[in-house]
Amino acid sequence: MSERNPIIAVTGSSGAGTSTTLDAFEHIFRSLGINAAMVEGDSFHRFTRPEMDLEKRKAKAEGSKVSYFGDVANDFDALESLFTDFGEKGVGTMRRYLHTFDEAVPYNQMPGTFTPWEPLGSDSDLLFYEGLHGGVVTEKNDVARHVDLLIGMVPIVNLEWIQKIIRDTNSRGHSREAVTESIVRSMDDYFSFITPQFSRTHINFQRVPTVDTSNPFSAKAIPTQDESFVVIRFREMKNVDFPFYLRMIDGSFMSRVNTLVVPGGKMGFAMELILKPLIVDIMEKKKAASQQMDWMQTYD
Ligand SMILES: Nc1ncnc2c1ncn2[C@@H]1O[C@H](COP(=O)(O)OP(=O)(O)OP(=O)(O)O)[C@@H](O)[C@H]1O
Ligand SMILES: O=C(CO)[C@H](O)[C@H](O)COP(=O)(O)O
Repeated sequence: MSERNPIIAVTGSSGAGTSTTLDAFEHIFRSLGINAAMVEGDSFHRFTRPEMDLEKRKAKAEGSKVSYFGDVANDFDALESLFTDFGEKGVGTMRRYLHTFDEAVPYNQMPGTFTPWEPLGSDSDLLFYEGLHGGVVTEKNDVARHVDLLIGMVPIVNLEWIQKIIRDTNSRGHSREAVTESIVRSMDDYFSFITPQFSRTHINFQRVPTVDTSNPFSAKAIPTQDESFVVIRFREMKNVDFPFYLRMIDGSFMSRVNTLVVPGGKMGFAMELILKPLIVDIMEKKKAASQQMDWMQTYD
């Protein structure tokens, strides 16, 4: 954690909706005049798509499994170094993993490849990470400890799989069978690397559908926002103004002392209402820490 160079991370599984939440964050950053360095978690994959296909075949031949959720296919050292460097000096490098032709063509590259590493803008107010591993902790790495505000984006698992299957088949050119195989192959790493993060988050947003999702592998469409509720759970946070949220968000209710439930269509509004004051607070601490540093340099 660093008051001078704060890090906000939205963490969630593949298809959970972390990229979709960008809209809410971008809106908050714009309204507060914040210049955020945006980092995509998939850029910390170790392998291009053809390399990963090879790794999958190698693992299968050895009787093991490799998935995008684990430490074999992702460089947690590089991710932690980025968070350390940004926290200490406000610097770092980023790249992108290009999933689709639409993303790849402007770079004159193929889908499933990386753009070159490039420096983050030098005048970034904060680092914003969205991806698989913003709260990961392993024997070797502790990424979570660098994050000032850690948000979990966690649809219930059937919905998560529907979102992944529909998105990967419609936009990323994968077959339904390939996506199903990848969900099954990733299961061990899902338990080891993905779910433990949601006990480290400050707030989890869990979308729960109100339509039948009992066979996610045959679903034809993603349940809409209006066909869902969002369970918002606050962990070890003081001064959460639940009465204010209940007044402001039509149709919301409390299901536990630390848990607010809002209609799915209100998710963006709820995110903005809850997260904006937390981000304002982060920026105020940043300003105070920078002033203190300036003062110390002046009188040193
Ligand atoms: N609240 C929502 N309501 C309806 N659809 C949603 C919602 N959130 C996400 N989706 C849909 O689910 C799919 C997956 O979302 P998204 O691409 O944001 O996931 P992701 O977490 O970024 O996945 P990955 O890490 O694999 O890139 C997309 O098709 C998106 O439109
Ligand atoms: O979104 C993902 C993880 O967050 C994808 O599963 C991963 O990036 C690999 O993508 P692809 O199979 O399209 O090469």
